[in-house]
Amino acid sequence: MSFDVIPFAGALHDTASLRRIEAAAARSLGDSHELMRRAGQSAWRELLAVWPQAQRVVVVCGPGNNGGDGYVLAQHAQQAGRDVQVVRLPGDAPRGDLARRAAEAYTGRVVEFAQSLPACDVIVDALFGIGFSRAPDDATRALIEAVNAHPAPVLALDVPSGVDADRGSVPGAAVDAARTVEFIASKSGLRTGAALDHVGTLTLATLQLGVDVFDGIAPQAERIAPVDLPRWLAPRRRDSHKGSNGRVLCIGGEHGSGGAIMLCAQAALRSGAGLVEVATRERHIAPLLSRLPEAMAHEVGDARALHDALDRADAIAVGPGLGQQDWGLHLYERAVASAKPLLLDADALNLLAIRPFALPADAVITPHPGEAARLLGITTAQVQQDRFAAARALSERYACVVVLKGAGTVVAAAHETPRVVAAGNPGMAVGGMGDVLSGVIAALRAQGMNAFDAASCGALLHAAAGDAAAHEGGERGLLPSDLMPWLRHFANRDPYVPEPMR
Ligand SMILES: NC(=O)C1=CN([C@@H]2O[C@H](COP(=O)(O)OP(=O)(O)OC[C@H]3O[C@@H](n4cnc5c(N)ncnc54)[C@H](O)[C@@H]3O)[C@@H](O)[C@H]2O)[C@@H](O)CC1
Ligand SMILES: Nc1ncnc2c1ncn2[C@@H]1O[C@H](COP(=O)(O)OP(=O)(O)O)[C@@H](O)[C@H]1O
Ligand SMILES: [K+]
Repeated sequence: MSFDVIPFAGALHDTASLRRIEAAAARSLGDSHELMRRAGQSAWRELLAVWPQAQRVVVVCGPGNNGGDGYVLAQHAQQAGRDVQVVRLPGDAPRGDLARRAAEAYTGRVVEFAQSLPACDVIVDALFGIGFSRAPDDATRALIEAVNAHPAPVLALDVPSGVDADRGSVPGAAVDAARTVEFIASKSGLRTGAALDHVGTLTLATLQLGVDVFDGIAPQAERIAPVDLPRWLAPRRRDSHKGSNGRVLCIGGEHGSGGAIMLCAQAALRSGAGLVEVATRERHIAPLLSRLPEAMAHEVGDARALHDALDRADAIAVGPGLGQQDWGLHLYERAVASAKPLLLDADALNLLAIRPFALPADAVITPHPGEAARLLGITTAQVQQDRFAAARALSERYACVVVLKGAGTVVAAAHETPRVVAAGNPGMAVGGMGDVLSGVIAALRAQGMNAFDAASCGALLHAAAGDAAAHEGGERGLLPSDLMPWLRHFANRDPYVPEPMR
């Protein structure tokens, strides 16, 4: 690996910030072309390190500066004796001075795209970077589809073309990269949502810039990964007792959904809660206790028992399997009125959408994109078009901490830099997985973590456990119960495991 290509570190930026960083970098170097030269050279080094045998290289160049980086790379490949072809759309000759200069320095073949791409060993995607806007037209779409249909692996420069680097969405077609080498700084949109199916392995080329180019520019988001877990999960105090490790009350499990609240309770215990109580339907108590004798279960019809359980709780998780009938509504209202550290999920969120209640300021909500859409009165597709914006809007509308679930879970709260979880896998897309997350976050709240940290650490712990369980037996057929031993593992041990970089 070249010396200036380093694994990604936590700060994530949007394109507006990146433009400011680039301008500062160009000022400090005294020349914008030097940045492009470094970008193209770094990408070439990355290509050489990953595919040293590649002899035939096709570089797909767009009209902007991303294309300019491609021409610089093509020039390096040519100088290194590779068989290089630049492919571009008719009319996509470089438009700006920088890219034109790079294109003029490259003296190899340039061909116009017509239906298919030449045979090659690697394709370099230099069509669009952070300047991508609007859905690609038909000709551009055909080129992107030809790149994706080609058997050669793709190295994307800065951004896989067609991915919105701020929002993580793909408004039309986008390149499927095997690797993406980002320039200067990491982009928030490449860590969540649809982007995750296009970026491949991400690396960062810092272009040997000093940290001063970031002066006064705060990151838009923070990437958190399993290596960050020790930030929140210090070893327990030797003289701790079950009371000091927190008492969680899990509320839910309407007829037909008893498993949901059982998974929530089990996850809370496996994440270190000192005591876990469950308020549920009477008929679920015996099966729950036979599976989880450590829990204390209450029949909710007993008003005194519910009152006392609410009173004793250090944190409450309400919603898994709750239903939206009178039984669920009554429990939802009791939980919200308790003013205890609160986590709302599943049907509690559906009830919140139709019967908005002022939530305690430090409440956590854990919507999946469908629930987020109902809470915001928009479509699921609109949520997914900009997951950061949707999470922020929820945190503002409901004045609480938001965990927007799904690929690249986003955790947002007022006055906090949002966090995005770089772990988790599609094996987790199975019923009951969210119930486990509710138990994890409630357990961390009960152990004394503030709402934003409990939400972040909980989402990370859950995703890390999901990855470990998937690693063991594969993604398809993964069950929420499979996470339980791994929750315990990651809640305690040095969590570093080699992980794919995202
Ligand atoms: N500005 C700088 O100082 C540097 C920029 N660099 C590169 O430059 C890139 C940004 O360059 P630009 O701002 O020129 O933008 P891009 O090259 O990413 O794309 C902009 C060009 O693509 C066209 N375009 C955008 N969306 C389109 C669509 N959907 N269909 C058809 N055409 C579309 C625009 O009209 C414009 O001509 C970065 O991602 C990075 O790769 C690097 O060379 C490092 C230095
Ligand atoms: N493709 C994916 N990548 C990463 N995590 C995922 C993916 N799909 C689902 N998950 C995670 O699995 C959990 C699913 O929760 P949810 O949809 O509420 O399930 P349920 O309501 O059935 O319990 C969430 O934590 C979510 O982030
Ligand atoms: K690109």
